[in-house]
Amino acid sequence: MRTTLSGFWRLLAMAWRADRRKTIAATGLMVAGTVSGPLLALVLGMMTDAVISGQAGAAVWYGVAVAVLAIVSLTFAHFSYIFYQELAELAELEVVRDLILLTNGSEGIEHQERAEYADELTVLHRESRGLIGALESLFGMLGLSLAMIFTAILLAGLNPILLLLPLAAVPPLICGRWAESRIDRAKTETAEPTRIALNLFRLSTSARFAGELRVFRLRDELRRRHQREWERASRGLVRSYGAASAVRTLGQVMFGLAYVGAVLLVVREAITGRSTIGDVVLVIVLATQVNQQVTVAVTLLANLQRMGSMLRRLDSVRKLVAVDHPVPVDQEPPARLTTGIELRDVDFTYPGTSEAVLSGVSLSLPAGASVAIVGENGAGKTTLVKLLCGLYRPTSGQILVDGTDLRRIPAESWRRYLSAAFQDFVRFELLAGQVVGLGDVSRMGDDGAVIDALDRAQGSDVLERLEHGLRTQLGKSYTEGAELSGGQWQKLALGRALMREEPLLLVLDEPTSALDPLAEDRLFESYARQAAQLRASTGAITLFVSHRFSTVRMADLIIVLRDGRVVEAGSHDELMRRGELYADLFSLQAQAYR
Ligand SMILES: Nc1ncnc2c1ncn2[C@@H]1O[C@H](COP(=O)(O)OP(=O)(O)OP(=O)(O)O)[C@@H](O)[C@H]1O
Repeated sequence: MRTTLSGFWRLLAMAWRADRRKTIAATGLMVAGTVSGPLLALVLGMMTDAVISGQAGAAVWYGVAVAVLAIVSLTFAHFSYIFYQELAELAELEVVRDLILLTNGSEGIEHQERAEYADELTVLHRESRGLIGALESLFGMLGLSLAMIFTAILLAGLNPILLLLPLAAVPPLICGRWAESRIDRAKTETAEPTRIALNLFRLSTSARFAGELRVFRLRDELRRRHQREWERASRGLVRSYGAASAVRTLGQVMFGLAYVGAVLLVVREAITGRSTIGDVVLVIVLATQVNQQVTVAVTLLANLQRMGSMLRRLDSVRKLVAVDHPVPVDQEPPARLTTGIELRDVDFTYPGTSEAVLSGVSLSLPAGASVAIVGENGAGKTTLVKLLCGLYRPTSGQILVDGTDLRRIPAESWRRYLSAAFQDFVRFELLAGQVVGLGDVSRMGDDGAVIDALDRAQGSDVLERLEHGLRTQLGKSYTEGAELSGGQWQKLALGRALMREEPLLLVLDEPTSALDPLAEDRLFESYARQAAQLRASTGAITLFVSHRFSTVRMADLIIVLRDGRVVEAGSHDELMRRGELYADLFSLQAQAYR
């Protein structure tokens, strides 16, 4: 009941926040529409008595009133729809906005690693589509409550025993609530197969994966897996729907028995002369309405309960996203780096896993240095980068920025001083200029800044091939959208990373994986120039992850990771002199190019 009540109030508050006037109008129309029902029964009874006693004039007026009330009862609820439909759109926007803010506005991205978070989001997204039904239930419930009170008064006036009739509504209500809880539980239990099935569907229908799927002839395999997951989800849901229907029917049968009893009672009173024929008509119509009211109330309450659960899920997502702060967050990043960034005995384990990905990492990244991280696949390079960007926090140990613990710097502030191009960069389907300009939203419309960043990323040639230059729409979602090659998308992503002119940390995680060797060569010359400029202006550190040793050798400091540990660190010459892992890997790659 608490969930339903809190859902009721929170929905009302949402509607009120969205538009007060429309909330009042929707409530007024709905109340008038529903209360006209029992009023109609009353007037119908009076009309019957007037007809029987031969009062023709009064009977006509009652007849007119019956007609008006019938119209009000049939139409006002529909007029109300016009208002709450718009309110529902606004309320859904609020929920989706909350979800986007919660997911992307959080400090780290740990929560996005958790299956329970993904499950909650799957259900939430699906349920938020039901807001229109929920608002209908909200206003319907307001009207229905008044109608029920009015009906109860009329019944009590006829015979107090008839007050038991609304009481007979209790079993269907309890059964309805139980049924809804059962369905809600099944939705949570089947969220994982539903999510997997949806992912498989996206995978099977996305143009991006079409080539690989055909080459490996995966259509049937994916279809089978999709079917298996879908059936797993459906089985759970169908079982719950079956149980829910059986219990709801039981509740309705109990009410049906009470209804028959009530009608028999008044008919007997009419036979003994204690009631009029009008009273019998009144009870028959009212009892039918009580039955309807109860059925509708069960559905409306179920909707409200479902929305209450949805809003509660939103709260639990909020809790999953919340990060506790073991130290006060009270420092701002320096405007320029003087000593640099230091990692002290950093360990890291991904949420939901038990094996440490980084262990005892201690490093000093001097201000102004260009730093390369190398290591085999899975050595922990990207993880280290993510820690430095504040996307995750070390499980233990510290990251110090000019001596200040990174945990004491608000994530938002730190990110203002970062720039990055990631291995799995995003292909934003926007205008080409915006795809680059997003790197510094405040200068997104500044064509000069965008062209300059792209130029420094050695990506000007991408623009030359686009029909409308910076104004070309990219992406297959648009009919006229231009599609780019992997390397061209990557050049735009690199341009985006270079939009910020004075970052303290510029991260390039395999920035050239999709580029041809010539483009890569030119790019690194350009980086060397920029790193020198940044060194002079902000003492910024340029950090790049690469598997190409011809590029790596240019760095001031090379860090070699193996199984999450730093095994070597130094300049190219130093590491070559040591003749250990770096020297071996370098020689191996150099031989391959000979
Ligand atoms: N989100 C994640 N959740 C759990 N484990 C992860 C996650 N991301 C990476 N890992 C694990 O952490 C280890 C290090 O991954 P990481 O991506 O840091 O390696 P890498 O050195 O960048 O590899 P590559 O050269 O292949 O890009 C891997 O064993 C990987 O399985």
